[in-house]
Amino acid sequence: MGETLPLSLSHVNKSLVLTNRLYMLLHFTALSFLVYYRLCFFFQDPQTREPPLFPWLLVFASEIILSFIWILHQAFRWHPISRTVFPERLPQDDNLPLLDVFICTADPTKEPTLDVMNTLLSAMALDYPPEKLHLYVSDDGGSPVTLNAMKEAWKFASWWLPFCTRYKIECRCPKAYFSISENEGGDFDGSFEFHADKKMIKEKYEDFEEDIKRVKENQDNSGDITGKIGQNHPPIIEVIQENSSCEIEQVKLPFLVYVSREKKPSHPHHFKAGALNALYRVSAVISNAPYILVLDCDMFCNSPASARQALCFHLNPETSPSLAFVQFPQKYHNISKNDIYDSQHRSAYKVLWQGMDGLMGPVLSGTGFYIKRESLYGNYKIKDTDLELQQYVGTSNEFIKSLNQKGTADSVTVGRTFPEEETLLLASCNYEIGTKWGKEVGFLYGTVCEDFHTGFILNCKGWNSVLCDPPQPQFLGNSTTNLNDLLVQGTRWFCGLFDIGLSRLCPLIFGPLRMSLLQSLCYAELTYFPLYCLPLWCLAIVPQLCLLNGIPLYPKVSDPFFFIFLFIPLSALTKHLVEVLSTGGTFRKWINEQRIWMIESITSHLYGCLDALLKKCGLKEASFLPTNKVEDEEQTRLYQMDKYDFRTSNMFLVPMVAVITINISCFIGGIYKVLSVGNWDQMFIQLFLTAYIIVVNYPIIEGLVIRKDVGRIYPSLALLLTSNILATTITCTLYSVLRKV
Ligand SMILES: O=c1ccn([C@@H]2O[C@H](COP(=O)(O)OP(=O)(O)O[C@H]3O[C@H](CO)[C@@H](O)[C@H](O)[C@H]3O)[C@@H](O)[C@H]2O)c(=O)[nH]1
Ligand SMILES: [Mn+2]
Repeated sequence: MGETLPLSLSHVNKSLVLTNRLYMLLHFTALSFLVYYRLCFFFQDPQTREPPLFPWLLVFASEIILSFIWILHQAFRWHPISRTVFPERLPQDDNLPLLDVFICTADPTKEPTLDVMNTLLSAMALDYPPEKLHLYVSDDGGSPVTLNAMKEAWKFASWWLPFCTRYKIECRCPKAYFSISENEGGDFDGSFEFHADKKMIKEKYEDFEEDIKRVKENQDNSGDITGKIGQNHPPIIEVIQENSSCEIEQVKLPFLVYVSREKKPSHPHHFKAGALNALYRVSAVISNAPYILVLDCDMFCNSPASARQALCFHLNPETSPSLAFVQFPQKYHNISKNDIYDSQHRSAYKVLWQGMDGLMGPVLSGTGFYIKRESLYGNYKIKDTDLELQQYVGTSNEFIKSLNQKGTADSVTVGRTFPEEETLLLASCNYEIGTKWGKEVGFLYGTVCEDFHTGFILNCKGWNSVLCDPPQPQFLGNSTTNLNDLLVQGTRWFCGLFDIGLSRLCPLIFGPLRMSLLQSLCYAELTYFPLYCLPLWCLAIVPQLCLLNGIPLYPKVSDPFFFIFLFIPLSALTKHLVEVLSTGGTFRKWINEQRIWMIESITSHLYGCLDALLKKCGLKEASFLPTNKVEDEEQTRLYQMDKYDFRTSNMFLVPMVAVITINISCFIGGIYKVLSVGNWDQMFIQLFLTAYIIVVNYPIIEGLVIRKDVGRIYPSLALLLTSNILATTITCTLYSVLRKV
């Protein structure tokens, strides 16, 4: 009977859909009035109309860009859905497909080896038949530390995995398990045996920690060369099969492979996409599982259930044929209550992806997704000749064979005869030359947002995706919780996204011909999001300088259009507030999101756009600096206390300080001017806007003049001088232009 019941269901929240659409209608009407009001200006007599043309054009252009992004954004709100899965209705274990797991790591100094191993162990302990599970670790750092640590992890796994299954442990990442409260024993809490076993396993884990430290020290003593060889070494592939199970009988462990693809300084390695493609090929000749789970090394499995949950979609005959991947939202274990940096990317994972799920499915988000191997084959056709195929996917006959051999348990090299030669070929630099890897096959190259790019093209080819967001977070990551990492990461993402927006793949042109219009609008919103830098820079300077100058840019309080200019920001802010509160946020979280949006727009959005433009002109090469995952106690303490850690480069601080200085000076000067002229009703909106920016960004002022701790904005001469020069230059240039034009 179970077979006739569906494996998954989707639900539409009708009241949410209704309120969203009502809001769209009202807000859109108000925007139309705004445009009408601004346009009327051009039909007035140039001699008598009051504000000069230039500042009027600037704010109008900003409003147009904001409205454009707002319109794109509404696609996410059109038809949000949620889903439920019923893993208990899946076929028996014997009939489950093979599953491969890919874990990427790149730099043993920035990505602590112990944490990478924890990710690995949590994935080895997935609730899935171990003989059907194959794990591949890609080490872009080419570090013996990672390889040796994996051998230690393998030994520890032979203790950890049986412990987890025997006591039905929920959290199978040992580090997280041993750091949570003592009483996690579920049904076995009162059992003496459980506590004795737990104590024993804890000791084993501590030994394991020590072993990893030792591995690292040995490497350091032998003269650390990882930094140098990381970018120049032959392919290294090793199957981890330590024979330690003599202590415990009959422990079935999943198959574990270490892969460090070949690196040559002269050869582009395409960052994470390149690493994933190497794993994709190597795994094809070993296990060739039809489904692949991809994990970043900073995101562990918080529950063993995700594999079966994902299969509820992949094995559902209704959704399966066109389903490319099941994406789990990125969630993080290190988020504070008010989350001052919006490190959890709340909007994306709690609102936007649900919205896309009701269309064609969420964006591929880099980690925590189960992808169908076949969806990455590109346009390969069974009837293609071998020669055609070689030009397409490269010369490996084994790989070509794998294309037609959908991995089944039998097709796996049961005796584990490991095709070493072939895998080394597949992980070599030259393998991809002259083929379609990264262009049509596998994860796509060309941007540092390989995830977004690959997911977008999959959607364009007619593949769907789904979002699986069960109440219990299935994956927990480590998010950036300091300003520097956030802005550096943001610059990378916004460069990658805007880069796609500028390319021939522009979702507004390339999308609608190949997928639904609404889905294209969602992708377009994400690629053009960095454009916020233009209106935000403009609205943080022009109305303020006009205030100082006595130039009104908005309707008087007594003008009926005043209501429109009041309604638009209020409606947008209220909608944002409601979304924050309904997704578990606080009022302070809402203000924090407003602030971080402003800070990012002034800095990382701008730099991201500039990087993308420079890349377009061939003046700059893309780079993917992995984020720092080493925990810094001081930094974590500041974040938990809701205090910004302003220890970042002047490149980010200067614009922030300059803009806030301009706002404060204009506010003081503006008040003085308004009091002397008495035109407060004409200047009300400008005064209000300036005050709003100052109030929301008070933490910057606090960091500059009040705070004395390490995280304050250190008032170095260079910072003060540069930000003052910047503020003065902007003021003087605009001040003279504003009056004249
Ligand atoms: O040359 C590289 C660079 C990075 N990585 C790995 O890629 C992953 C993501 O890197 P991370 O430094 O954690 O970047 P984030 O900004 O946190 O990553 C987000 O953004 C990336 C795209 O910019 C996506 O690939 C990620 O999945 C997504 O979590 C990590 O496991 C790295 O080890 C490589 O394997 N090779
Ligand atoms: Mn990361």
